[in-house]
Amino acid sequence: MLTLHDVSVQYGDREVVHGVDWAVGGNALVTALLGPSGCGKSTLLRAIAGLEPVAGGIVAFDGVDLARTPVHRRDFGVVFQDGQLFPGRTVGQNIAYGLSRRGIGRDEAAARVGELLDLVQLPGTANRRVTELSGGQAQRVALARALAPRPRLMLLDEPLAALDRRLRDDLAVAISEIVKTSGTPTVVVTHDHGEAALMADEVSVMNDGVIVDTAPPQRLWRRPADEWVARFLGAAAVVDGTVSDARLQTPVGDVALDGDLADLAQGPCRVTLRPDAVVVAPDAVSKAEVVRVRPMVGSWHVWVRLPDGSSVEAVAHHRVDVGQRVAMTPMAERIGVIGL
Ligand SMILES: Nc1ncnc2c1ncn2[C@@H]1O[C@H](COP(=O)(O)OP(=O)(O)OP(=O)(O)O)[C@@H](O)[C@H]1O
Repeated sequence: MLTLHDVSVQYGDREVVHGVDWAVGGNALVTALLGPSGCGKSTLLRAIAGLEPVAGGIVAFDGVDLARTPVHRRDFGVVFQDGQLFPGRTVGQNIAYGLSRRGIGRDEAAARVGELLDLVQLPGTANRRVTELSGGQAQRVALARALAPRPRLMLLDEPLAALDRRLRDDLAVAISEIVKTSGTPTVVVTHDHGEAALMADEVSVMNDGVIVDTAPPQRLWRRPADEWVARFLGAAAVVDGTVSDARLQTPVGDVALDGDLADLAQGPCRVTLRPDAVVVAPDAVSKAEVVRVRPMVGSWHVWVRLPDGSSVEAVAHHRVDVGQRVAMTPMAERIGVIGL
């Protein structure tokens, strides 16, 4: 297990990672490090890999401080955004690279290359030139190369960032399954919360050099630590609510408490609403009014002014117009709560 204690990283005089405490590889096999651009995710990952010196604190693996362990002795597999394959070598030579450096013989290396090409679903491609691969195939080969020496930890830095959207979702799931099949604890850095939810068993959210929340994806969305986390994860509105008698009362309606909200204590709280957590339909006697509409594919994204003057975003499954009165139905499983 990887543990960080009070880790800080500086560039010159500027500290960009501030005293991070973190544990990876305990309950979860795949952990996402999620945060906005520039918050320090890559810097922290590079410090874990040994590519960046720590200014303070301890990075340890299975209780052993890695301060004196150079990059190549850490036994960590690293994959970057653009894979960084060796262009003059074949797929097989790229994957075998770390094996010959560890003194593994030709036959054993060839067998391991074959195993890994099966794992990343590129069987029979060992003799292809890496320059002939698509972006998605190249990232699978980079993953295979990093996994080949059986690292004790995988560090993936935005491995999908250079790929187009549809390929990203497919490969996100594939990468997560590949590292799980290999049984290797993995940290994946991403700024995309959808990608984090697709890939990870546990998500740590980073903001401004600090880890501010850690939870399994479903719980993270439903019980964010604070309003910043909620908004970063897609909440369009954060409104006042009250828990009483196993129900949550909100300005957009009441819901029964279940799943990750089942253990909420009674009392006032803040309720986080993603646009898809509220569905609206025309209702002439309602006091909520549509103030803006944007068409989506098969639905409408709607901004609604509530009687108290505040506004929420919602989804309409049938066309509504600006000025129309609408009734709101909260989708219980998409609502989050801060506090309590
Ligand atoms: N080599 C460097 N020298 C000086 N400053 C750096 C260096 N690398 C990163 N920084 C700065 O450190 C901060 C954190 O950068 P980092 O790349 O770790 O963030 P990030 O969360 O991974 O963002 P992104 O997703 O955009 O890569 C940023 O302000 C960045 O400009």
